[in-house]
Amino acid sequence: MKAYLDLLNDVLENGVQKQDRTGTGTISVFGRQMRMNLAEGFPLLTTKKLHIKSIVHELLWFLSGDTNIKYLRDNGVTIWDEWADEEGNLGRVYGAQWRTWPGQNGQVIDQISNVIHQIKTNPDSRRHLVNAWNVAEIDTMALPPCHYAFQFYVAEGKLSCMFQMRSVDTFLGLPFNLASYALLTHMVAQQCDLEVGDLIWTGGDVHIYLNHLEQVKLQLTREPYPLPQLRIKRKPDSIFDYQFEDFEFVNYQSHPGIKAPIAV
Ligand SMILES: Nc1nc(=O)c2c([nH]1)NC[C@@H]1CN(c3ccc(C(=O)N[C@@H](CCC(=O)O)C(=O)O)cc3)CN21
Ligand SMILES: O=c1ccn([C@H]2C[C@H](O)[C@@H](COP(=O)(O)O)O2)c(=O)[nH]1
Repeated sequence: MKAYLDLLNDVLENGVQKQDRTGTGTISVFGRQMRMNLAEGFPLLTTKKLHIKSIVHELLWFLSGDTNIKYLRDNGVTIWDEWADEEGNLGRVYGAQWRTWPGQNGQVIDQISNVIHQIKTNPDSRRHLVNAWNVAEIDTMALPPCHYAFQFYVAEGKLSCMFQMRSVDTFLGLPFNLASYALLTHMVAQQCDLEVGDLIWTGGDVHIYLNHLEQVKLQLTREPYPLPQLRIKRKPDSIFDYQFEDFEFVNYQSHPGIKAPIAV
């Protein structure tokens, strides 16, 4: 995860002060990319302890198409609480766009099933895309998608994934997002009988909130540990049949967690 620590340094060095929607204030750079080889280890941050449970349950929740936080709450995950209404609803956020994008004449498009079918039947396609930026539905969402699109690529029996973020909370959000897309890539690769290739992240407004600066500096004093490995204990029948218990993160050794306030 040297790339992530380099990115933190980049924002510290080159970031300009910028006000933001939440009123917190940030330092920010525009347009960055990172690349990691998933075969070399699972990109779970080691310079602070990450709450793996939140990451895994959030991804399973996206894949199920759910947009109510009840499932997360029932599993002890609170990361979406601040954005939900009294009934726990977030509007037509990620899960809804991934699984039930509204098409023509009442048609409903399941982008996840489609992309897996395409990877299996036409791996060389350059159209393995899933998009969450549904312009017509942005106003219904508690928060417009931050990771708004991802693309798969198959070559030499390996599956790579590139995901796009328009806005990046580099200290709190990004470590979750990297682990989440790495996990998704492993799952899709398993379903399609492929090995894992690269994970590529692209960021637009890449920022550090002003109330995360001390935490970032503390983190940069720490020496990373070797990356853990992901073990998936069985091959479920489909991408929608994975359970929390199917995943084991082997040898995750990390420095202690670092608390930071989330900008709402
Ligand atoms: N400002 C902001 N940053 C984000 O990263 C973010 C949002 N808003 N809104 C929507 C989701 C929610 N996400 C979140 C929300 C909270 C944490 C957080 O508090 N993380 C802590 C505790 C982890 C836990 O309880 O599982 C951490 O130390 O990582 C992380 C990502 C990612 N997204
Ligand atoms: O998965 C996520 C979701 C959200 N974020 C961050 C990026 C920004 O700091 C906020 C969203 O605020 P906007 O004003 O809508 O840009 O949440 C993230 O990093 N990862």
